[in-house]
Amino acid sequence: MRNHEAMTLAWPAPVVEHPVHATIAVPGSKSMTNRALLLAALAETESTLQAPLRSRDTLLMAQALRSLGTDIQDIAADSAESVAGWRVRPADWRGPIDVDCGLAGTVMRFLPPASVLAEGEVRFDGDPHARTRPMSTVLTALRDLGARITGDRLPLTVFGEGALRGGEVVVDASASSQFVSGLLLSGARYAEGVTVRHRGAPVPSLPHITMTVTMLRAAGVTVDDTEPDVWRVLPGPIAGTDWAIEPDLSNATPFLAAAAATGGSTVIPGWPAHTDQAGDAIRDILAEMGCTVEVAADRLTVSAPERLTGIDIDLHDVGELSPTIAALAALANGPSRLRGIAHLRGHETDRLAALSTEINRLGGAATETEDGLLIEPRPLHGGQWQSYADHRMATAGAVLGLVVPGVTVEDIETTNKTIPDFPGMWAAMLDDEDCAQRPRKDVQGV
Ligand SMILES: O=C(O)C1=C[C@@H](OP(=O)(O)O)[C@@H](O)[C@H](O)C1
Ligand SMILES: C=C(OP(=O)(O)O)C(=O)O
Repeated sequence: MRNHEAMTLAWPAPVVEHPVHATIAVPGSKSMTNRALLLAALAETESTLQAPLRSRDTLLMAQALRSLGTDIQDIAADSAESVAGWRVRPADWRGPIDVDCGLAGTVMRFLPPASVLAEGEVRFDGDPHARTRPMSTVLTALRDLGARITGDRLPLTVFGEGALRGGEVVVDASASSQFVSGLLLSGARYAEGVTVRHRGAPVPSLPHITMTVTMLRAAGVTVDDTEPDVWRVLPGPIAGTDWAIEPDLSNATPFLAAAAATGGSTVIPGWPAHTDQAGDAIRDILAEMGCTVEVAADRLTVSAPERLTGIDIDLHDVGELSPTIAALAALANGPSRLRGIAHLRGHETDRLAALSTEINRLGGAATETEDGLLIEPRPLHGGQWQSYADHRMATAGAVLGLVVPGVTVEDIETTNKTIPDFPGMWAAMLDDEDCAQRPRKDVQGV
């Protein structure tokens, strides 16, 4: 009981009196790590992952693959040049096993299409909210491709037969790009490969499908994505690959927002020159909000403007950035409109409801629209920011808490979904000796 109480105590968000000036190394990309783990497990030969993310979502993926039979070992960093990571040796998969998906979309949408290749039952379940996240698109598609599955959401069971016919399938992936990515990642191992045709409102988060295609090609798989909304994966072997995992650019955004909100500057080392990560879009978004954004020699530097400007933006492709942008919008000097993100209602929580409720709890003026949020700046006050078990809600609360005294963030530990030690990183950011001692300009809107 005492442990539980300690775990759920609200975190007093640190307030700063001076601008944040810090250099932050962010851990590996969740999206790349979970794709690399799965492709490594489905490959013909051994793979390695350099600098993978080790957080709840990726440890759940690794645990599920190990339970199926995959051998995943730690590689220690043995010199200044060698980076710690994982060595993955593929093996035939056997059930029955139970897979805990936690609240990870990449586990619950990527593993059922792979587990049809196991011999035996693979039972999936997850956190209470995971049971409400949309799943039926990918499950119906798998049934159309020859799989036997019970359930339309978690909990569900895949009755693996060691192989799948595959072929062509029509899906409505307007609720999540992960339905498409999940089918493509395993498709090369189906007898006929897979062709996924999307019919419906536009697919969100397209950069994530591009990442899937890029990584499949890097593993020697032939993918045809020349026709819009159609992806064809030819059957064939997946090659063992040495994956270098990039820093998670979406997880860099709260640290960049810390600079933007306090009149400071943040440097992120290791910003890739070319990437499929959706988080790369933060450069243009912060520039549009008035920040100065520079990339030089793989270091991204974001410096704050005198006042942040509001923004009117379609985030359909990069929805996972919305909580960070909404937090900054609440501090800007004019109204903001975030559009194209109705699908956020199926994320870790209904993010449109959660963001509007929590911004308004602090005295803000956020309104939910059919496909996004309207945010008018208002002077904010302290209060308890609820996280809804959503890592990005928690980090958005931390951003606001930097400049709004008296904000506590409920369940800060939920950030562990994709960042191993967010409170520690946040404290280190504020202790960074680059932090100037001059008083912070008042950057709060209005
Ligand atoms: O494939 C992936 O790694 C992801 C795809 C996106 O999901 P949606 O398409 O459901 O938005 C993104 O929001 C999520 O954080 C990660
Ligand atoms: C939507 C997200 O996660 P998931 O991979 O669980 O869908 C996210 O990280 O913003």
